[in-house]
Amino acid sequence: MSSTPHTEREARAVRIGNLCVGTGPVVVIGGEAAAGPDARWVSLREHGGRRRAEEAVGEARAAFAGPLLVEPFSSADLPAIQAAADAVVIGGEWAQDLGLVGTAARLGLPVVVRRGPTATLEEWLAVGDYCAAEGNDDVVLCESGSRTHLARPALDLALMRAARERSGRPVLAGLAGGADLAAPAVAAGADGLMVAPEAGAEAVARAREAAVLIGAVVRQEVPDTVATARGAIDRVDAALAVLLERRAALAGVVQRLKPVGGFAGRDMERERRLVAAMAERAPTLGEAGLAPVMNAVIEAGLRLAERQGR
Ligand SMILES: C=C(O[C@@H]1C=C(C(=O)O)C=C[C@H]1O)C(=O)O
Repeated sequence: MSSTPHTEREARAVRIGNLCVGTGPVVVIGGEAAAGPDARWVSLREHGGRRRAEEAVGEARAAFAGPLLVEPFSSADLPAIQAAADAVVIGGEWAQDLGLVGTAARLGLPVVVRRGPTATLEEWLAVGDYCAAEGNDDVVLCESGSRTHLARPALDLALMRAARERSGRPVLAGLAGGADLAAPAVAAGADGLMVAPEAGAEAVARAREAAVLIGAVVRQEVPDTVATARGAIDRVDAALAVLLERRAALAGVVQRLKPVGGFAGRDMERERRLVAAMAERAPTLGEAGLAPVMNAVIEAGLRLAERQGR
């Protein structure tokens, strides 16, 4: 089965509980151990079928009120998932068995299709298309890495990006080894980060930081409510804060290196030129809009340098 090529860049959004995946901010999905994710996921494959699904899913449900995603160990787990979860996660191993995929797709829950470690783009997209053919188009694709010489599956960000382009479906990056690849994954267009279920709060926090900071730079959000617009502004401000702190440190370096530093060595021509260069990237604000902003930024840096120089 082949996937219909999509021409538009924007992925269709898929709702998982109250979470929107595909448009809006990059979502962070964490394991049971971690506080602070937008959604939690539980893999019953971890239990190897030794734990009753009702019990495991019920426990996860009781512990977390937000969106809950569950990966079954076998088809016997599907009724428990249908009863208490907000999405079903299909592991790469399942892709071999389209009967199981069909049963999962018919639960009426959104489906997260993980790529198996040797599956090609075509094979991976075909699983999503199979869900759609079963009447369930709420499909999210999760790149979970390829088998290589590395100890852990190696995340294939080119494949993840191609999957999003080709299918028009939202894509997640499965971060098996903590959050090291969170920032590159967001830069490559991930709509969400799925942190390994056993990873703790630190990995989730690092994934969140990448989602916020890199997302602010690379993601074009078109919010349509006050709350979502404020959320988008908060993410841009977070990125601005990181850059302002870095800029202040660099400006401080220049003050120490110049023959005359601080306010006494102020170079208005250099300031005009940097504002003009910035205006090329901020044409709507333009030089007139940027000049007072940059004046405040530069003066804050000079004050800081003088304070620290004392
Ligand atoms: C950093 C410098 O010193 C001052 C501060 C500037 C800034 O923060 O960008 C620019 C020009 C100077 O007024 C510099 O000379 O480059």
